[in-house]
Amino acid sequence: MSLSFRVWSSPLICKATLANGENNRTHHANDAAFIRRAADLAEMSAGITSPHPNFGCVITTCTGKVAGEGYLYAQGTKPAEALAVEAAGEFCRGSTAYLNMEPGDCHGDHTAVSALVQAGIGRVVVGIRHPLDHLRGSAIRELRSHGIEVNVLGEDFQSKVLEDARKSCLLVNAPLIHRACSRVPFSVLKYAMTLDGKIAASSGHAAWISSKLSRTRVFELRGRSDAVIVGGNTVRQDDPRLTARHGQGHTPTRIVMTQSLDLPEKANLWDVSEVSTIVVTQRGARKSFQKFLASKGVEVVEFDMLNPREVMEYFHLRGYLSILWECGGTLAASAISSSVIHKVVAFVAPKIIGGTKAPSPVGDLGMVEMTQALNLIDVCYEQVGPDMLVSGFLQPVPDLLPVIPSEDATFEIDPSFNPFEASIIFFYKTWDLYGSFSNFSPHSIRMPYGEEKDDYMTWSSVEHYYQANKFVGVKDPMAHDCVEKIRMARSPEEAARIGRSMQRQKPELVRNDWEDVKIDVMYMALKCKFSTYPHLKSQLLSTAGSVLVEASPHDLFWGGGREGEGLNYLGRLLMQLRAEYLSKSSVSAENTSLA
Ligand SMILES: NC(=O)C1=CN([C@@H]2O[C@H](COP(=O)(O)OP(=O)(O)OC[C@H]3O[C@@H](n4cnc5c(N)ncnc54)[C@H](OP(=O)(O)O)[C@@H]3O)[C@@H](O)[C@H]2O)C=CC1
Ligand SMILES: Nc1c(N[C@@H]2O[C@H](COP(=O)(O)O)[C@@H](O)[C@H]2O)[nH]c(=O)[nH]c1=O
Repeated sequence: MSLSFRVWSSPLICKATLANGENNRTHHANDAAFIRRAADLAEMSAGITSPHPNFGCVITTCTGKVAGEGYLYAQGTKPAEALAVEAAGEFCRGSTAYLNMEPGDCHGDHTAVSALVQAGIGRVVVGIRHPLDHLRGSAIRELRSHGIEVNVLGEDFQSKVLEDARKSCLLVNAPLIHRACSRVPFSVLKYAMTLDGKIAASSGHAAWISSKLSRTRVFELRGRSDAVIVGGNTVRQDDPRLTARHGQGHTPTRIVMTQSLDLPEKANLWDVSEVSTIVVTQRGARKSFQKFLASKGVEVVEFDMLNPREVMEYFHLRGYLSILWECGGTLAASAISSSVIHKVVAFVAPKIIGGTKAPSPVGDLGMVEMTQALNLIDVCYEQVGPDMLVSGFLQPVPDLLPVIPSEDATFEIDPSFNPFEASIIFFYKTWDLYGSFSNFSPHSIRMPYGEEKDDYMTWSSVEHYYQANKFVGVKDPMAHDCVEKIRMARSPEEAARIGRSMQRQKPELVRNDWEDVKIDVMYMALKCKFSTYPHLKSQLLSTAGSVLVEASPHDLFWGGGREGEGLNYLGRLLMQLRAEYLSKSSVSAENTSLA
């Protein structure tokens, strides 16, 4: 068997090559500009739409003039697409609609797609596909089924200007994208500090560092968050209200994180007449105070391990998409160390307060050299009244493009699915849900020893067989010993250790053709394993339609790597095997029905 895989380089595939490069550039620049406009429109209702995503739509005529625009105001109101169609009226026919994101068509509601179809739109350009697996691709398929040309940025063509436009679409729905890709809500750490880096005076007094204009911006930030969180000490020092007092939009839930529960009986946060407060604390802390809070209508949630990650995973499960951290430096440091903070928003006021004991925005992170400092990405600077607003990301917004494997390569392996619409199943450790796909799973196989086709032997795992094959057929007694040692290894880990270290220490013992045959060796072993164990074969078949990725952060050949930079050959071989099983079962079904 020979498998030829195209080495993956970039998921972006240029299909739309216009004859004239200049035309191409203008075309892309227009698409990028209108997609950005759609993203700006979507942004207008940020916070109000939640938990619905933010949608914007721009309709342009064939001469490139804007004929109509719209954005989704709030969950349950008219979709952006329908509003833009209404505004564009008769100009819709044959025109182009720009959407920052593929519509979700929640619970069978096809209003957005129907509006575009019925209006006679000729082309739709989509910034990003819907981030949620079960919705991704369905609106695009539906539009195409009505003969509408649909282009998705980054899939059909590529350029820097389009990439930037796509990024603006990722940013506008960052909380939803995080929800789709991680187990914690999108978190923003916000603080106001003096020019000498203090968030309060040595006394703890902090009202106010930033200007009124800046604080109004904070109300907006709160208005687009599902919750605002502070630590116990901020409650004791500031007695905050944490409401969005700009008169419109929604007010986030207030969360207090306290280990001691040593909090005052009188506090603004215990007034839940306008908005609720949740106190998260260590299990068993001050039971009498818990009762007192409950009598005020404040919810108390106890944690066995009170730390930012556990708390964020809990709120993720409760459906919170975005959290604004307005705590002091102690809790901020703990949250950053737990990698739950994605973005930082800092208001820097042109004031100096001094004081060696005055608190700073981030407490101890355990770093000792400047080279360890966390560098923000996509940094923005804006003057707000007298203050400077600096913001940037500690972690990038996850990208939705499937990076493993590329569209071409996936299609070669299994033509039955579109990688842009498929979900990804990760496997790695044997105890994972799909851990039996790992080479290390404890499933022995009977395979020949080298070239001797009738010399079948039992190998304790695929890994044993694979590692031993590095040295098979080499005319050196040491190579033979090596094969035996690996075959007798007590665990797949041990087999891998022996195989890898011998390969490093004695490269002369490795067969000359190893790089050429290693994929075939692995494939034969996998085929044997999945044919031997029917329940494994059923599990493999149950993943039809999904991309399989070995989530090894270290092995960039067999695994997918930490950031999807790996070639994922193990995942590819499993998909290849799955496709073979699937095509065999459809042929036999056909034969049965003919018989
Ligand atoms: N300028 C600005 O933007 C802001 C200024 N401030 C100022 O900062 C000062 C307070 O700073 P700071 O003491 O750092 O306040 P924090 O808001 O960081 O509160 C710290 C408290 O958080 C609680 N906590 C619960 N779990 C954890 C955890 N895993 N790690 C760390 N803390 C945890 C503890 O409460 P407990 O002790 O109850 O167990 C801890 O004492 C005040 O003077 C306030 O005015 C505060 C916020 C913003
Ligand atoms: N001092 C300070 C901030 N402090 C933050 O605001 C909280 C008070 O919110 P509220 O009670 O709703 O007005 C306070 O507890 C702390 O989290 N914020 C700022 O934008 N600028 C400032 O100068």
